[in-house]
Amino acid sequence: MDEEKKTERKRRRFAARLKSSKGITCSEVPGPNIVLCNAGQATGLEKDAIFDLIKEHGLSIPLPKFIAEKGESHCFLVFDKTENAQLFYNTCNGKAKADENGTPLYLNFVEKVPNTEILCPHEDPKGLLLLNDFISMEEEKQFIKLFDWDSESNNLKNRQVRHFGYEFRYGSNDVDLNNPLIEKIPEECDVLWERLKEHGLDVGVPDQLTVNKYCPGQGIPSHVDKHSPFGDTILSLSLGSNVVMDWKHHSGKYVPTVVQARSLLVMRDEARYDWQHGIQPRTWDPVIENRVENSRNIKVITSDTVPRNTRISLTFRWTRRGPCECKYKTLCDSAEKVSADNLEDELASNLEELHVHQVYEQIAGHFSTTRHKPWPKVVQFMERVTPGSVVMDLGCGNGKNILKRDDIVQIAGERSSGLLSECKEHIRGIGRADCVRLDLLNAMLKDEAADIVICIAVIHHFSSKARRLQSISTIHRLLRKGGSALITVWAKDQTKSNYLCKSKQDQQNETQAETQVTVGGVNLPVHENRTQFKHQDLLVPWKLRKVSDKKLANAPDNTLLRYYHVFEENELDELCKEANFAIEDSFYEEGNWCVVCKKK
Ligand SMILES: O=C(O)CCC(=O)C(=O)O
Ligand SMILES: [Fe+2]
Ligand SMILES: [Zn+2]
Repeated sequence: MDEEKKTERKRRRFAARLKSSKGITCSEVPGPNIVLCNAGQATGLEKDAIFDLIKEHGLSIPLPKFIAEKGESHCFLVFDKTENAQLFYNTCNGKAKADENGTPLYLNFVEKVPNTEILCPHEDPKGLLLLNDFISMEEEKQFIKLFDWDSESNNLKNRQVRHFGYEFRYGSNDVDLNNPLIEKIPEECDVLWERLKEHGLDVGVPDQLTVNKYCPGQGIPSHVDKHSPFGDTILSLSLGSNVVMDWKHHSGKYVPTVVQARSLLVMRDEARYDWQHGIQPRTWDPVIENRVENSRNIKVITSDTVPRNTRISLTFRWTRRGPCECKYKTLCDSAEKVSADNLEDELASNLEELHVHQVYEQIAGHFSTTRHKPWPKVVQFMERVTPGSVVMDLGCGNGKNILKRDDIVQIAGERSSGLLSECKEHIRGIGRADCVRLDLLNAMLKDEAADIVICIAVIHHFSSKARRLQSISTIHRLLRKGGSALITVWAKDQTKSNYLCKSKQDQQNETQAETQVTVGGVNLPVHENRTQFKHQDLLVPWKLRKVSDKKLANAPDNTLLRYYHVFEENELDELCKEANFAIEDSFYEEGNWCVVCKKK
Protein backbone atom coordinates (compact mmCIF):
# COMPACT_ATOMS: atom_id res chain seq x y z
CA MET A 1 0.00 0.00 0.00
CA ASP A 2 2.80 2.33 0.96
CA GLU A 3 4.59 1.37 -2.21
CA GLU A 4 1.51 2.20 -4.23
CA LYS A 5 1.29 5.66 -2.72
CA LYS A 6 4.92 6.26 -3.49
CA THR A 7 4.41 5.30 -7.13
CA GLU A 8 1.41 7.58 -7.28
CA ARG A 9 3.42 10.49 -5.97
CA LYS A 10 6.26 9.86 -8.37
CA ARG A 11 3.85 9.64 -11.29
CA ARG A 12 2.29 12.99 -10.41
CA ARG A 13 5.61 14.72 -10.00
CA PHE A 14 6.82 13.33 -13.28
CA ALA A 15 3.65 14.49 -15.02
CA ALA A 16 4.26 18.06 -13.88
CA ARG A 17 7.85 17.93 -15.10
CA LEU A 18 6.91 16.51 -18.48
CA LYS A 19 4.27 19.19 -18.95
CA SER A 20 6.69 22.02 -18.25
CA SER A 21 9.67 20.61 -20.17
CA LYS A 22 7.96 19.13 -23.22
CA GLY A 23 4.44 20.48 -23.17
CA ILE A 24 3.15 16.92 -23.06
CA THR A 25 0.12 16.30 -20.86
CA CYS A 26 -0.24 13.11 -18.86
CA SER A 27 -3.77 11.85 -18.58
CA GLU A 28 -5.72 9.60 -16.25
CA VAL A 29 -7.91 8.67 -19.20
CA PRO A 30 -6.36 5.71 -21.01
CA GLY A 31 -5.21 6.15 -24.60
CA PRO A 32 -2.76 4.37 -26.89
CA ASN A 33 0.31 6.37 -25.73
CA ILE A 34 2.28 5.60 -22.59
CA VAL A 35 5.32 7.24 -21.04
CA LEU A 36 7.70 5.12 -18.97
CA CYS A 37 8.65 7.74 -16.40
CA ASN A 38 11.80 6.20 -14.97
CA ALA A 39 13.44 4.30 -17.83
CA GLY A 40 14.95 5.70 -21.02
CA GLN A 41 18.01 6.11 -23.18
CA ALA A 42 19.98 7.75 -20.37
CA THR A 43 19.29 4.86 -17.99
CA GLY A 44 20.49 2.37 -20.59
CA LEU A 45 17.06 1.09 -21.51
CA GLU A 46 16.89 -0.61 -24.88
CA LYS A 47 13.88 -1.34 -26.99
CA ASP A 48 14.35 -5.09 -26.63
CA ALA A 49 14.13 -4.89 -22.83
CA ILE A 50 10.63 -3.43 -23.15
CA PHE A 51 9.62 -6.04 -25.66
CA ASP A 52 10.96 -8.74 -23.35
CA LEU A 53 8.84 -7.28 -20.59
CA ILE A 54 5.76 -7.67 -22.74
CA LYS A 55 6.64 -11.27 -23.52
CA GLU A 56 7.59 -12.07 -19.90
CA HIS A 57 4.21 -10.96 -18.70
CA GLY A 58 2.56 -13.16 -21.28
CA LEU A 59 0.86 -10.26 -23.03
CA SER A 60 -0.08 -11.26 -26.53
CA ILE A 61 -0.34 -7.82 -28.03
CA PRO A 62 1.40 -6.29 -31.06
CA LEU A 63 4.68 -4.64 -30.07
CA PRO A 64 4.33 -0.88 -29.61
CA LYS A 65 6.39 1.78 -31.31
CA PHE A 66 9.27 2.75 -29.05
CA ILE A 67 10.46 6.36 -28.79
CA ALA A 68 13.55 7.04 -26.70
CA GLU A 69 15.08 10.50 -26.97
CA LYS A 70 18.77 11.02 -26.48
CA GLY A 71 19.77 11.87 -22.94
CA GLU A 72 16.29 11.33 -21.44
CA SER A 73 15.54 8.95 -18.59
CA HIS A 74 11.99 8.43 -19.75
CA CYS A 75 10.65 6.99 -23.00
CA PHE A 76 7.38 6.55 -24.84
CA LEU A 77 5.40 3.63 -26.20
CA VAL A 78 2.73 3.94 -28.85
CA PHE A 79 0.37 0.96 -28.90
CA ASP A 80 -1.88 0.02 -31.77
CA LYS A 81 -4.94 0.60 -29.61
CA THR A 82 -6.00 1.85 -26.19
CA GLU A 83 -7.03 -1.63 -25.07
CA ASN A 84 -3.52 -2.97 -25.45
CA ALA A 85 -1.94 0.08 -23.86
CA GLN A 86 -4.24 -0.39 -20.90
CA LEU A 87 -3.31 -4.07 -20.64
CA PHE A 88 0.36 -3.11 -20.52
CA TYR A 89 -0.33 -0.35 -18.01
CA ASN A 90 -2.28 -2.59 -15.66
CA THR A 91 0.34 -5.31 -15.81
CA CYS A 92 3.44 -3.16 -15.40
CA ASN A 93 2.72 0.10 -13.59
CA GLY A 94 4.40 -0.02 -10.18
CA LYS A 95 5.09 -3.73 -10.64
CA ALA A 96 7.52 -4.45 -13.45
CA LYS A 97 11.16 -3.76 -12.72
CA ALA A 98 12.96 -0.85 -14.33
CA ASP A 99 16.45 -2.18 -13.48
CA GLU A 100 18.33 -4.91 -11.61
CA ASN A 101 17.87 -3.07 -8.33
CA GLY A 102 14.24 -3.87 -8.62
CA THR A 103 13.06 -0.27 -8.87
CA PRO A 104 9.47 -0.50 -10.01
CA LEU A 105 8.61 1.02 -13.35
CA TYR A 106 5.95 3.68 -13.20
CA LEU A 107 3.85 4.77 -16.14
CA ASN A 108 1.49 7.46 -17.30
CA PHE A 109 -0.85 7.72 -20.23
CA VAL A 110 0.06 10.71 -22.38
CA GLU A 111 -2.02 12.66 -24.85
CA LYS A 112 0.79 12.78 -27.41
CA VAL A 113 4.37 11.63 -27.91
CA PRO A 114 7.27 13.80 -29.06
CA ASN A 115 7.85 13.89 -32.77
CA THR A 116 11.43 12.85 -33.26
CA GLU A 117 11.15 12.34 -36.97
CA ILE A 118 13.63 14.14 -39.17
CA LEU A 119 12.64 15.02 -42.69
CA CYS A 120 15.30 14.78 -45.37
CA PRO A 121 14.09 16.73 -48.37
CA HIS A 122 17.10 16.20 -50.63
CA GLU A 123 17.38 13.73 -53.47
CA ASP A 124 19.88 10.89 -53.44
CA PRO A 125 23.28 11.87 -54.82
CA LYS A 126 23.36 11.73 -58.63
CA GLY A 127 25.35 8.74 -59.77
CA LEU A 128 24.47 6.64 -56.74
CA LEU A 129 22.98 3.28 -57.64
CA LEU A 130 21.78 0.71 -55.12
CA LEU A 131 21.17 -2.68 -56.68
CA ASN A 132 19.28 -4.67 -54.06
CA ASP A 133 19.38 -8.50 -54.06
CA PHE A 134 22.39 -8.33 -56.31
CA ILE A 135 23.58 -11.69 -54.98
CA SER A 136 21.60 -14.61 -53.59
CA MET A 137 21.70 -15.73 -49.97
CA GLU A 138 23.75 -18.74 -50.98
CA GLU A 139 26.28 -16.47 -52.73
CA GLU A 140 26.35 -14.22 -49.69
CA LYS A 141 27.31 -17.22 -47.55
CA GLN A 142 30.09 -18.14 -49.97
CA PHE A 143 31.46 -14.59 -50.03
CA ILE A 144 31.42 -14.39 -46.23
CA LYS A 145 33.26 -17.70 -46.06
CA LEU A 146 35.81 -16.44 -48.56
CA PHE A 147 36.50 -13.11 -46.87
CA ASP A 148 35.73 -13.41 -43.17
CA TRP A 149 38.71 -13.73 -40.88
CA ASP A 150 39.35 -14.04 -37.18
CA SER A 151 39.12 -10.84 -35.28
CA GLU A 152 42.70 -10.17 -34.24
CA SER A 153 44.37 -8.90 -37.41
CA ASN A 154 44.35 -5.47 -39.05
CA ASN A 155 42.35 -3.61 -36.49
CA LEU A 156 41.64 -0.01 -37.33
CA LYS A 157 40.16 2.12 -34.60
CA ASN A 158 36.67 1.57 -35.91
CA ARG A 159 36.73 -1.63 -37.90
CA GLN A 160 38.92 -4.33 -39.40
CA VAL A 161 40.24 -4.30 -42.93
CA ARG A 162 42.01 -6.44 -45.52
CA HIS A 163 43.31 -5.48 -48.92
CA PHE A 164 43.77 -7.17 -52.29
CA GLY A 165 45.55 -6.00 -55.44
CA TYR A 166 47.05 -2.95 -53.75
CA GLU A 167 47.25 -2.07 -50.11
CA PHE A 168 45.19 0.97 -49.20
CA ARG A 169 47.46 3.27 -47.18
CA TYR A 170 45.42 4.98 -44.46
CA GLY A 171 47.88 7.81 -43.78
CA SER A 172 47.80 9.16 -47.32
CA ASN A 173 44.53 7.50 -48.37
CA ASP A 174 46.06 6.13 -51.55
CA VAL A 175 47.93 3.11 -52.92
CA ASP A 176 51.55 2.60 -53.90
CA LEU A 177 51.33 1.73 -57.58
CA ASN A 178 54.92 0.44 -57.50
CA ASN A 179 54.08 -2.04 -54.80
CA PRO A 180 51.22 -4.30 -55.84
CA LEU A 181 50.21 -7.04 -53.42
CA ILE A 182 50.77 -10.68 -54.30
CA GLU A 183 47.18 -11.38 -53.32
CA LYS A 184 44.95 -10.26 -56.18
CA ILE A 185 41.17 -9.88 -56.11
CA PRO A 186 39.86 -13.50 -55.86
CA GLU A 187 38.35 -14.75 -59.12
CA GLU A 188 35.16 -15.66 -57.25
CA CYS A 189 34.36 -11.96 -57.56
CA ASP A 190 34.30 -12.05 -61.36
CA VAL A 191 30.63 -12.95 -61.31
CA LEU A 192 29.97 -9.41 -60.06
CA TRP A 193 31.22 -7.55 -63.15
CA GLU A 194 29.52 -10.11 -65.38
CA ARG A 195 26.24 -9.53 -63.59
CA LEU A 196 26.65 -5.76 -63.74
CA LYS A 197 26.63 -6.07 -67.54
CA GLU A 198 23.13 -7.51 -67.26
CA HIS A 199 22.19 -4.25 -65.55
CA GLY A 200 23.59 -2.38 -68.53
CA LEU A 201 26.78 -1.39 -66.77
CA ASP A 202 30.05 -2.45 -68.33
CA VAL A 203 32.59 -1.22 -65.81
CA GLY A 204 35.51 -3.55 -66.64
CA VAL A 205 37.51 -5.31 -63.95
CA PRO A 206 38.72 -3.52 -60.79
CA ASP A 207 42.27 -4.04 -59.51
CA GLN A 208 41.95 -3.04 -55.87
CA LEU A 209 39.72 -4.42 -53.13
CA THR A 210 39.32 -3.31 -49.52
CA VAL A 211 37.33 -5.60 -47.25
CA ASN A 212 35.83 -3.86 -44.22
CA LYS A 213 34.42 -5.80 -41.30
CA TYR A 214 32.19 -3.79 -38.99
CA CYS A 215 30.97 -5.24 -35.71
CA PRO A 216 27.79 -3.61 -34.36
CA GLY A 217 28.85 -0.25 -32.95
CA GLN A 218 31.55 0.31 -35.53
CA GLY A 219 31.45 2.64 -38.53
CA ILE A 220 33.51 4.66 -40.96
CA PRO A 221 33.96 8.45 -40.72
CA SER A 222 32.56 10.63 -43.49
CA HIS A 223 34.98 10.78 -46.41
CA VAL A 224 35.28 10.90 -50.15
CA ASP A 225 37.49 8.20 -51.60
CA LYS A 226 40.44 10.32 -52.66
CA HIS A 227 40.16 11.24 -56.33
CA SER A 228 43.73 10.96 -57.56
CA PRO A 229 44.43 7.30 -56.67
CA PHE A 230 41.13 5.86 -57.92
CA GLY A 231 38.92 6.03 -61.00
CA ASP A 232 35.36 6.97 -61.92
CA THR A 233 33.54 3.98 -60.43
CA ILE A 234 33.60 2.50 -56.95
CA LEU A 235 31.58 -0.57 -56.02
CA SER A 236 30.62 -1.81 -52.58
CA LEU A 237 29.09 -5.24 -52.01
CA SER A 238 27.37 -5.63 -48.63
CA LEU A 239 27.27 -8.86 -46.68
CA GLY A 240 25.70 -9.88 -43.38
CA SER A 241 23.77 -6.79 -42.30
CA ASN A 242 21.81 -3.82 -43.52
CA VAL A 243 23.24 -0.47 -42.56
CA VAL A 244 22.40 3.20 -43.01
CA MET A 245 25.01 5.08 -44.99
CA ASP A 246 24.99 8.87 -44.68
CA TRP A 247 25.76 11.11 -47.64
CA LYS A 248 26.86 14.70 -47.16
CA HIS A 249 27.29 17.36 -49.79
CA HIS A 250 29.34 20.51 -49.24
CA SER A 251 26.28 22.60 -49.94
CA GLY A 252 24.83 21.27 -46.69
CA LYS A 253 22.62 18.58 -48.21
CA TYR A 254 22.34 15.41 -46.20
CA VAL A 255 20.82 12.13 -47.35
CA PRO A 256 20.69 8.83 -45.47
CA THR A 257 20.42 5.61 -47.52
CA VAL A 258 19.65 2.09 -46.42
CA VAL A 259 22.35 -0.19 -47.81
CA GLN A 260 20.94 -3.69 -47.67
CA ALA A 261 22.85 -6.91 -47.17
CA ARG A 262 23.36 -8.59 -50.57
CA SER A 263 23.13 -5.26 -52.40
CA LEU A 264 25.72 -3.77 -54.69
CA LEU A 265 26.28 -0.05 -54.27
CA VAL A 266 27.64 1.74 -57.32
CA MET A 267 29.17 5.20 -56.91
CA ARG A 268 29.76 7.30 -60.00
CA ASP A 269 29.71 10.99 -60.96
CA GLU A 270 28.56 13.22 -58.09
CA ALA A 271 28.19 10.32 -55.66
CA ARG A 272 31.77 9.30 -56.39
CA TYR A 273 33.43 12.71 -56.56
CA ASP A 274 31.31 15.40 -54.94
CA TRP A 275 29.67 13.78 -51.90
CA GLN A 276 31.11 12.31 -48.75
CA HIS A 277 29.85 9.00 -47.41
CA GLY A 278 30.12 7.48 -43.98
CA ILE A 279 28.56 5.08 -41.49
CA GLN A 280 27.85 6.19 -37.94
CA PRO A 281 29.33 4.02 -35.20
CA ARG A 282 26.14 2.64 -33.66
CA THR A 283 24.70 -0.73 -32.72
CA TRP A 284 21.45 0.19 -34.43
CA ASP A 285 20.09 2.17 -37.35
CA PRO A 286 17.01 4.30 -37.64
CA VAL A 287 14.22 3.03 -39.84
CA ILE A 288 14.12 5.26 -42.93
CA GLU A 289 10.72 5.76 -44.52
CA ASN A 290 9.93 7.06 -47.98
CA ARG A 291 7.03 9.47 -47.93
CA VAL A 292 5.29 11.88 -50.25
CA GLU A 293 4.96 15.37 -48.83
CA ASN A 294 3.57 18.26 -50.91
CA SER A 295 3.79 15.87 -53.87
CA ARG A 296 7.53 15.51 -53.35
CA ASN A 297 9.29 12.28 -52.44
CA ILE A 298 11.15 12.72 -49.22
CA LYS A 299 12.90 10.46 -46.76
CA VAL A 300 12.02 10.43 -43.10
CA ILE A 301 14.35 9.28 -40.34
CA THR A 302 11.77 7.76 -38.02
CA SER A 303 12.24 7.18 -34.33
CA ASP A 304 12.04 3.42 -34.94
CA THR A 305 15.29 1.53 -34.87
CA VAL A 306 16.64 -1.80 -36.06
CA PRO A 307 19.68 -3.53 -34.60
CA ARG A 308 22.80 -4.04 -36.70
CA ASN A 309 24.61 -7.32 -37.22
CA THR A 310 28.20 -7.78 -38.22
CA ARG A 311 28.63 -6.40 -41.72
CA ILE A 312 31.34 -7.13 -44.22
CA SER A 313 31.68 -4.90 -47.24
CA LEU A 314 33.82 -5.38 -50.31
CA THR A 315 34.89 -2.08 -51.82
CA PHE A 316 36.18 -2.50 -55.36
CA ARG A 317 38.18 0.29 -56.95
CA TRP A 318 40.12 0.96 -60.14
CA THR A 319 43.54 2.48 -59.56
CA ARG A 320 44.30 5.60 -61.58
CA ARG A 321 47.53 6.66 -63.20
CA GLY A 322 47.84 10.42 -63.61
CA PRO A 323 45.85 13.22 -62.00
CA CYS A 324 42.09 13.22 -61.60
CA GLU A 325 40.36 15.30 -64.23
CA CYS A 326 36.89 15.37 -62.73
CA LYS A 327 34.74 18.46 -62.93
CA TYR A 328 33.98 18.47 -59.20
CA LYS A 329 36.60 20.73 -57.71
CA THR A 330 35.53 20.96 -54.10
CA LEU A 331 36.69 17.55 -52.95
CA CYS A 332 39.25 16.95 -55.70
CA ASP A 333 42.83 16.60 -54.50
CA SER A 334 44.12 17.05 -58.08
CA ALA A 335 42.45 20.42 -58.57
CA GLU A 336 44.65 23.42 -58.03
CA LYS A 337 43.79 25.11 -54.76
CA VAL A 338 43.48 28.84 -54.63
CA SER A 339 44.43 30.90 -51.62
CA ALA A 340 41.51 32.81 -50.19
CA ASP A 341 42.92 36.33 -50.35
CA ASN A 342 43.10 36.47 -54.11
CA LEU A 343 39.87 34.87 -55.23
CA GLU A 344 38.41 35.12 -58.69
CA ASP A 345 35.12 36.92 -58.51
CA GLU A 346 33.08 33.86 -59.37
CA LEU A 347 34.73 31.76 -56.68
CA ALA A 348 34.30 34.55 -54.16
CA SER A 349 30.66 34.92 -55.05
CA ASN A 350 30.04 31.17 -54.71
CA LEU A 351 31.79 31.11 -51.38
CA GLU A 352 29.63 33.95 -50.10
CA GLU A 353 26.48 32.35 -51.47
CA LEU A 354 27.19 29.12 -49.56
CA HIS A 355 28.81 30.44 -46.43
CA VAL A 356 27.22 33.84 -45.92
CA HIS A 357 23.88 34.20 -47.68
CA GLN A 358 22.55 30.67 -47.28
CA VAL A 359 23.71 30.54 -43.69
CA TYR A 360 22.04 33.84 -42.74
CA GLU A 361 18.82 32.71 -44.39
CA GLN A 362 18.88 29.63 -42.18
CA ILE A 363 19.87 31.29 -38.93
CA ALA A 364 17.96 34.57 -39.32
CA GLY A 365 15.47 33.86 -36.53
CA HIS A 366 18.02 32.56 -34.07
CA PHE A 367 20.58 35.22 -35.00
CA SER A 368 18.06 37.96 -34.41
CA THR A 369 17.38 36.79 -30.86
CA THR A 370 21.08 37.26 -30.08
CA ARG A 371 21.21 40.87 -31.29
CA HIS A 372 19.26 43.43 -29.29
CA LYS A 373 20.83 46.75 -28.48
CA PRO A 374 22.77 49.02 -30.80
CA TRP A 375 26.43 49.46 -29.87
CA PRO A 376 27.21 52.55 -27.81
CA LYS A 377 29.58 53.71 -30.57
CA VAL A 378 26.79 53.51 -33.13
CA VAL A 379 24.47 55.43 -30.83
CA GLN A 380 27.14 58.07 -30.37
CA PHE A 381 27.74 58.38 -34.13
CA MET A 382 24.03 58.69 -34.79
CA GLU A 383 23.77 61.68 -32.49
CA ARG A 384 25.01 63.80 -35.38
CA VAL A 385 21.92 63.03 -37.46
CA THR A 386 20.00 66.28 -37.83
CA PRO A 387 16.26 66.50 -38.54
CA GLY A 388 15.42 65.94 -42.21
CA SER A 389 18.46 63.76 -42.84
CA VAL A 390 18.41 60.64 -44.98
CA VAL A 391 20.08 57.78 -43.11
CA MET A 392 20.92 54.40 -44.62
CA ASP A 393 21.72 51.33 -42.53
CA LEU A 394 23.30 48.98 -45.06
CA GLY A 395 23.33 45.38 -43.92
CA CYS A 396 20.89 46.32 -41.19
CA GLY A 397 20.32 42.77 -39.93
CA ASN A 398 17.32 42.73 -37.61
CA GLY A 399 17.20 46.54 -37.52
CA LYS A 400 18.57 47.00 -34.02
CA ASN A 401 20.32 50.21 -35.09
CA ILE A 402 17.23 51.89 -36.50
CA LEU A 403 16.53 55.07 -34.56
CA LYS A 404 13.29 55.79 -32.78
CA ARG A 405 12.84 59.03 -34.64
CA ASP A 406 10.28 60.28 -37.06
CA ASP A 407 12.03 63.50 -38.04
CA ILE A 408 14.45 61.71 -40.40
CA VAL A 409 14.18 59.32 -43.34
CA GLN A 410 15.66 55.91 -42.62
CA ILE A 411 16.40 53.21 -45.16
CA ALA A 412 17.17 49.76 -43.84
CA GLY A 413 18.91 47.65 -46.48
CA GLU A 414 19.61 43.95 -46.03
CA ARG A 415 20.70 41.13 -48.35
CA SER A 416 19.11 38.32 -46.33
CA SER A 417 15.35 38.12 -46.78
CA GLY A 418 15.10 36.28 -43.45
CA LEU A 419 16.84 39.08 -41.60
CA LEU A 420 14.91 41.71 -43.51
CA SER A 421 11.63 40.27 -42.27
CA GLU A 422 13.05 40.15 -38.73
CA CYS A 423 13.88 43.82 -39.27
CA LYS A 424 10.37 44.68 -40.47
CA GLU A 425 8.99 42.96 -37.41
CA HIS A 426 11.39 44.78 -35.11
CA ILE A 427 10.84 48.32 -36.40
CA ARG A 428 7.09 48.04 -36.39
CA GLY A 429 6.13 50.57 -33.78
CA ILE A 430 9.48 52.30 -33.38
CA GLY A 431 9.97 55.34 -35.54
CA ARG A 432 10.02 54.77 -39.26
CA ALA A 433 12.22 53.05 -41.80
CA ASP A 434 11.82 51.76 -45.30
CA CYS A 435 13.09 48.24 -45.65
CA VAL A 436 14.73 47.29 -48.92
CA ARG A 437 16.35 44.08 -50.05
CA LEU A 438 19.76 45.13 -51.17
CA ASP A 439 23.17 43.76 -52.06
CA LEU A 440 26.10 46.09 -51.39
CA LEU A 441 27.76 44.97 -54.61
CA ASN A 442 24.72 45.75 -56.66
CA ALA A 443 22.69 48.32 -54.78
CA MET A 444 19.83 49.70 -56.86
CA LEU A 445 19.70 52.99 -55.01
CA LYS A 446 20.14 56.49 -56.35
CA ASP A 447 23.61 58.12 -56.19
CA GLU A 448 24.27 60.69 -53.46
CA ALA A 449 20.93 60.01 -51.79
CA ALA A 450 22.19 59.65 -48.22
CA ASP A 451 23.44 62.11 -45.63
CA ILE A 452 24.59 59.35 -43.31
CA VAL A 453 25.43 55.69 -43.88
CA ILE A 454 26.18 53.06 -41.29
CA CYS A 455 27.51 49.67 -42.29
CA ILE A 456 28.01 47.55 -39.19
CA ALA A 457 29.67 44.14 -39.28
CA VAL A 458 29.02 43.54 -42.98
CA ILE A 459 32.17 44.12 -45.05
CA HIS A 460 34.00 41.23 -43.35
CA HIS A 461 31.67 38.83 -45.17
CA PHE A 462 33.08 39.73 -48.60
CA SER A 463 35.71 37.22 -49.57
CA SER A 464 38.04 39.14 -51.91
CA LYS A 465 39.73 42.48 -51.58
CA ALA A 466 38.11 43.65 -54.81
CA ARG A 467 34.67 42.94 -53.41
CA ARG A 468 35.40 44.60 -50.06
CA LEU A 469 36.58 47.68 -51.92
CA GLN A 470 33.56 47.61 -54.20
CA SER A 471 31.20 47.51 -51.24
CA ILE A 472 32.88 50.55 -49.67
CA SER A 473 32.76 52.32 -53.04
CA THR A 474 29.01 51.69 -53.04
CA ILE A 475 28.75 53.45 -49.69
CA HIS A 476 30.78 56.32 -51.18
CA ARG A 477 28.51 56.50 -54.20
CA LEU A 478 25.32 56.58 -52.11
CA LEU A 479 26.55 59.43 -49.89
CA ARG A 480 26.16 63.04 -50.83
CA LYS A 481 29.27 65.23 -50.82
CA GLY A 482 30.12 66.00 -47.20
CA GLY A 483 28.09 63.02 -45.94
CA SER A 484 29.67 60.59 -43.50
CA ALA A 485 29.71 56.89 -42.85
CA LEU A 486 30.48 54.65 -39.91
CA ILE A 487 31.92 51.31 -41.03
CA THR A 488 32.88 48.49 -38.66
CA VAL A 489 34.41 45.08 -39.27
CA TRP A 490 35.62 42.19 -37.13
CA ALA A 491 39.26 42.51 -36.10
CA LYS A 492 41.77 39.69 -36.34
CA ASP A 493 43.17 40.78 -33.02
CA GLN A 494 40.67 39.82 -30.33
CA THR A 495 43.01 40.21 -27.37
CA LYS A 496 41.41 43.47 -26.28
CA SER A 497 37.82 42.23 -26.37
CA ASN A 498 35.52 40.05 -24.32
CA TYR A 499 35.36 37.55 -27.16
CA LEU A 500 38.16 35.33 -25.96
CA CYS A 501 37.45 32.56 -23.52
CA LYS A 502 40.55 31.85 -21.47
CA SER A 503 40.07 28.11 -20.99
CA LYS A 504 39.22 27.59 -24.64
CA GLN A 505 42.28 29.54 -25.67
CA ASP A 506 44.47 27.34 -23.45
CA GLN A 507 42.93 24.24 -24.98
CA GLN A 508 43.56 25.63 -28.45
CA ASN A 509 47.19 26.31 -27.71
CA GLU A 510 47.62 22.67 -26.74
CA THR A 511 45.99 21.12 -29.78
CA GLN A 512 47.73 21.63 -33.08
CA ALA A 513 45.12 20.02 -35.27
CA GLU A 514 43.00 22.41 -37.25
CA THR A 515 39.95 21.52 -39.28
CA GLN A 516 40.08 22.68 -42.87
CA VAL A 517 37.15 22.77 -45.22
CA THR A 518 37.50 23.06 -48.97
CA VAL A 519 34.87 25.27 -50.52
CA GLY A 520 34.83 25.43 -54.30
CA GLY A 521 38.55 24.68 -54.45
CA VAL A 522 39.43 27.12 -51.66
CA ASN A 523 40.88 25.77 -48.44
CA LEU A 524 39.53 27.49 -45.36
CA PRO A 525 40.32 26.80 -41.72
CA VAL A 526 37.39 26.31 -39.36
CA HIS A 527 37.69 28.65 -36.41
CA GLU A 528 37.42 27.47 -32.83
CA ASN A 529 34.90 29.91 -31.35
CA ARG A 530 36.13 32.22 -28.60
CA THR A 531 39.80 31.79 -29.39
CA GLN A 532 42.24 34.18 -31.04
CA PHE A 533 42.12 34.24 -34.86
CA LYS A 534 45.10 32.63 -36.54
CA HIS A 535 44.04 33.39 -40.10
CA GLN A 536 42.38 36.25 -41.92
CA ASP A 537 40.05 34.15 -44.05
CA LEU A 538 38.14 31.51 -42.20
CA LEU A 539 34.87 29.80 -41.41
CA VAL A 540 33.23 30.50 -38.08
CA PRO A 541 30.79 27.90 -36.75
CA TRP A 542 27.25 28.89 -35.86
CA LYS A 543 25.43 26.35 -33.75
CA LEU A 544 21.70 26.25 -34.32
CA ARG A 545 19.70 25.82 -31.18
CA LYS A 546 17.96 22.69 -32.33
CA VAL A 547 17.57 21.04 -35.68
CA SER A 548 14.18 19.80 -34.64
CA ASP A 549 13.06 23.43 -34.45
CA LYS A 550 12.79 23.26 -38.18
CA LYS A 551 12.32 19.53 -38.49
CA LEU A 552 14.50 19.67 -41.56
CA ALA A 553 17.91 18.15 -41.40
CA ASN A 554 20.45 19.71 -43.63
CA ALA A 555 23.27 17.99 -41.85
CA PRO A 556 23.45 15.37 -39.16
CA ASP A 557 24.83 17.96 -36.83
CA ASN A 558 23.43 21.44 -36.57
CA THR A 559 26.49 23.59 -37.07
CA LEU A 560 26.66 26.01 -39.97
CA LEU A 561 29.83 27.73 -41.12
CA ARG A 562 29.94 31.46 -41.79
CA TYR A 563 32.74 32.94 -43.87
CA TYR A 564 34.70 35.88 -42.40
CA HIS A 565 37.62 37.98 -43.51
CA VAL A 566 38.94 39.40 -40.23
CA PHE A 567 40.77 42.70 -40.59
CA GLU A 568 44.29 43.69 -39.64
CA GLU A 569 44.88 47.11 -38.08
CA ASN A 570 44.59 49.91 -40.71
CA GLU A 571 43.28 47.55 -43.37
CA LEU A 572 39.82 49.11 -43.28
CA ASP A 573 41.29 52.63 -43.27
CA GLU A 574 43.31 51.85 -46.39
CA LEU A 575 40.25 50.50 -48.19
CA CYS A 576 38.25 53.61 -47.30
CA LYS A 577 41.02 55.83 -48.62
CA GLU A 578 41.15 53.77 -51.81
CA ALA A 579 37.41 54.38 -52.19
CA ASN A 580 38.15 58.14 -51.98
CA PHE A 581 36.99 58.73 -48.44
CA ALA A 582 38.63 61.09 -45.96
CA ILE A 583 39.14 59.35 -42.62
CA GLU A 584 37.70 61.33 -39.71
CA ASP A 585 38.15 58.84 -36.94
CA SER A 586 39.48 55.33 -36.61
CA PHE A 587 39.34 53.16 -33.50
CA TYR A 588 39.19 49.66 -32.03
CA GLU A 589 36.08 48.77 -30.08
CA GLU A 590 35.22 45.39 -28.57
CA GLY A 591 37.04 43.33 -31.18
CA ASN A 592 36.08 45.52 -34.14
CA TRP A 593 37.91 48.03 -36.30
CA CYS A 594 35.74 51.07 -36.81
CA VAL A 595 36.16 53.95 -39.22
CA VAL A 596 34.22 57.20 -39.47
CA CYS A 597 34.82 58.64 -42.91
CA LYS A 598 33.57 61.54 -45.01
CA LYS A 599 32.90 61.93 -48.71
CA LYS A 600 35.19 64.70 -49.96
O1 LIG B 1 31.50 -0.16 -46.00
C1 LIG B 1 31.22 0.42 -47.05
O2 LIG B 1 30.28 0.09 -47.77
C2 LIG B 1 32.00 1.63 -47.46
C3 LIG B 1 33.46 1.50 -47.29
C4 LIG B 1 34.17 2.73 -47.76
O3 LIG B 1 33.59 3.75 -47.95
C5 LIG B 1 35.60 2.71 -48.02
O4 LIG B 1 36.29 1.76 -47.67
O5 LIG B 1 36.09 3.71 -48.58
FE1 LIG C 1 34.61 5.13 -49.23
ZN1 LIG D 1 38.75 14.75 -58.87
